[in-house]
Amino acid sequence: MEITSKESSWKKEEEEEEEAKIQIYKYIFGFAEAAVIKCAIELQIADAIESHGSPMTLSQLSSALNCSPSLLFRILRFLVHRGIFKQQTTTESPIAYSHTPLSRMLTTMAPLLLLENSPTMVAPWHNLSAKVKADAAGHSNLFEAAHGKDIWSYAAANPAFNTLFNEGLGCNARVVTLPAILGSCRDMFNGVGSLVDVGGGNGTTLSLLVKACPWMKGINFDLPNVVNTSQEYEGVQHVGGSMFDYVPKADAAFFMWILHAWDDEECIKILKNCKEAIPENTGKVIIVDTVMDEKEENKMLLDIRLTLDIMLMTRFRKGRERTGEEWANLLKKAGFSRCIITPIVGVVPSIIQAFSS
Ligand SMILES: C[S@@+](CC[C@H](N)C(=O)[O-])C[C@H]1O[C@@H](n2cnc3c(N)ncnc32)[C@H](O)[C@@H]1O
Ligand SMILES: COc1ccc(-c2cc(=O)c3c(O)c(O)c(O)cc3o2)cc1
Repeated sequence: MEITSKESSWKKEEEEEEEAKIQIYKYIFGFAEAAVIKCAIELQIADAIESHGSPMTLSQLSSALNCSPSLLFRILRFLVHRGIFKQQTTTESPIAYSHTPLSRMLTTMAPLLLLENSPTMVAPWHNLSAKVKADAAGHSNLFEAAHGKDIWSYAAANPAFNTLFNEGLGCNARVVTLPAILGSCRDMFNGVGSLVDVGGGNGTTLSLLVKACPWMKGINFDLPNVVNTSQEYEGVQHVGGSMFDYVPKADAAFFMWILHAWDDEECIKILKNCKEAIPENTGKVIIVDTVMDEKEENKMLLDIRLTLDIMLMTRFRKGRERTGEEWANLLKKAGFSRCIITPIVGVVPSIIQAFSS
């Protein structure tokens, strides 16, 4: 029997509807994946396998972690299905659990995962629609609506959150962003005798930069509550203050994950302070941030950039991810005469260098 093109398109629609009846549950239970991963971090499953040094049976794991074998089995079954741990057969047991590259990341990236999945950070996500509606009348701040203060004042008033935040961002810098920057763009630090990291958090980034580029002295500039609780690093001087008031003087200024949290007017104020801090002819500004490009071929990277853009909506009044053209316009308005945008292969941010001459 001949199938007409109309019949085949109905068949396709039917198949898509059947598929949608399954797919919808991915969204209904979307929170579950992060919750089970958080549970694995809190139980320290990955650390136990790491210190054991070889695959572990369920009974070894449940005694090491002091938890229920039957419940742990169900948690591990879920995580093995998602490819986070591996299940294999050993001479000792038909089932033993071992690491995958992702389960190793559970240990190194635990601080950021615990930060982003903390009740404090999750609460504003539940009010996104209110933000989208309210924005017609003016920019609301969902974090402030949930907690009574903007995120920086909240961190200043809550030392435990301040530590969680700075350790979360610090591990992201150490594990993912800094190795990528140093791997592909280390040359941009040649000839830079001093670098001010504006909004540098607890100084993790600068400590790694000055170690990799020992000719450079680092000034880690952040809010007083952040630098006052940060550890000391050789070659790094902590300075407390606000980038809206001034930026400490240096040969070059570095901004990582800062400007996307602010609107153009606020960025221009910060960048003008920065221009005053660096030498007129030789100074440069290095920005590590997202450049939004919907034509990005790596679907996972595009997915993270789009998610960060929504994250900014939940946390800041007018933060947003900018396209290359928007970055170039912003820098021009702030008085910079040229900029170079360099994508870094395989990671979320790009490097944007701005020059006055
Ligand atoms: C998203 S974190 C980025 C931290 C770091 N650059 C990194 O990438 O790991 C933003 C930082 O900006 C800092 N910050 C916020 N307002 C500031 C201000 N007015 N002056 C200086 N730093 C500020 C925060 O304390 C926080 O450490
Ligand atoms: C995959 O690479 C990345 C993951 C997360 C981030 C990131 C950027 C931020 O600016 C940011 C932030 O401002 C924030 O308040 C937060 O809690 C997390 C955060 O993560 C960048 C790249």
